[in-house]
Amino acid sequence: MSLSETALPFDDIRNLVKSMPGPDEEALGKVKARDAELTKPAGSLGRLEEIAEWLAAWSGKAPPKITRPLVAIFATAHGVADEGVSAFPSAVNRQMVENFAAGGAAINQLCRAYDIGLKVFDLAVDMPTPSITKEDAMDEANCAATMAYGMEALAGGIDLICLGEMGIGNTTVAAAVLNGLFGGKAEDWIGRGTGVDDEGLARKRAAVETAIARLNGEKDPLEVLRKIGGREIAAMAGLIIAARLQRVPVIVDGFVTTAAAAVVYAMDPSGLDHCLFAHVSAEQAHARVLEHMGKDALFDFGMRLGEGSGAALAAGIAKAAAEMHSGMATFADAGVAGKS
Ligand SMILES: Cc1cc2ncn([C@H]3O[C@H](COP(=O)(O)O)[C@@H](O)[C@H]3O)c2cc1C
Ligand SMILES: O=C(O)c1cccnc1
Repeated sequence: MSLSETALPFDDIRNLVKSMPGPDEEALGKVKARDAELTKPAGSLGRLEEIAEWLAAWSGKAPPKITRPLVAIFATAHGVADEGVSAFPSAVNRQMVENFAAGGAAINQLCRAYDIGLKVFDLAVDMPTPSITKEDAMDEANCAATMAYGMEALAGGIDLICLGEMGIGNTTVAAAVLNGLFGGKAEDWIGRGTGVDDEGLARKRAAVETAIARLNGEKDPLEVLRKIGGREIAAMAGLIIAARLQRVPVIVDGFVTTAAAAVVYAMDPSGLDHCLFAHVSAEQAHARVLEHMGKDALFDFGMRLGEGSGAALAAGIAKAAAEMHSGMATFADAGVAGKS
């Protein structure tokens, strides 16, 4: 059977989005109640306490527990990369997949530092999608099949999923998707990516403008995704939806992964409530899209790598939040005097 024969049509994906559950109020209530008893002044662990609550609300587990965290990297290739929009050639995609396998990439070290699993999903990394300036990146069957493939990253009892990607040219594709979803001008959404010069930036602007013209006013988020998106963005959007349905909290990385999240947001603005935004990428439009969606990232380290690097750091913080909440003694247990 070919991928397209097994694919969900877009209507099935729309129905999945409509069936996404809300927070587990009971687990959330339990964490709030226990937090109030822990040996610390109320609120003194700030955002760490919010993360413990978020984990409980979206995993249904109180106390929250993270035993199988995973960074999923979706690797693919983009036709538009041949139009001078990246500082690097598409050959890097395959080479980086090999580097991930050999343990030599930045993400390997971060995953090791925090004891997080790493899996790389090869989305036809040697077969670029057509350039979004000329043709639709995917047909509906292919786009839906790729979204379904992204859902596979949860297999095997994963209980925290971090989004990562590898695809030379994908800051241009992400900019096009965001421009298609949220409007504005191409220059609002482009940035220097891997480090293009001013001419490269001008080519990115032109590519996004051409892609948007080709889109011809189409506003449906899944149509925007398939026409001017890419496979890694589709797979991550599918994964975000599946994680909500399977009660697995999601950590979004930087600019490119946020473009995938934005597709889900455009379908349902509450559809990202189970997602934590790790960091503000140095890619200039990232702050804009976070603000547009009302999301407050955990930190700003001036990072602009992708491949799940910021998400892995945030997963380390999430693990710490879970340990803090579940391991701390209560005032009663420890015989510590409460607030007088
Ligand atoms: C060696 C290397 C490792 C990377 N890891 C992530 N990216 C990041 O850079 C690419 C996007 O930037 P642009 O749109 O400018 O091509 C993506 O592959 C992204 O994951 C990398 C890029 C390079 C060169
Ligand atoms: O923030 C990102 O996701 C990013 C930035 C630059 C290059 N690749 C990815």
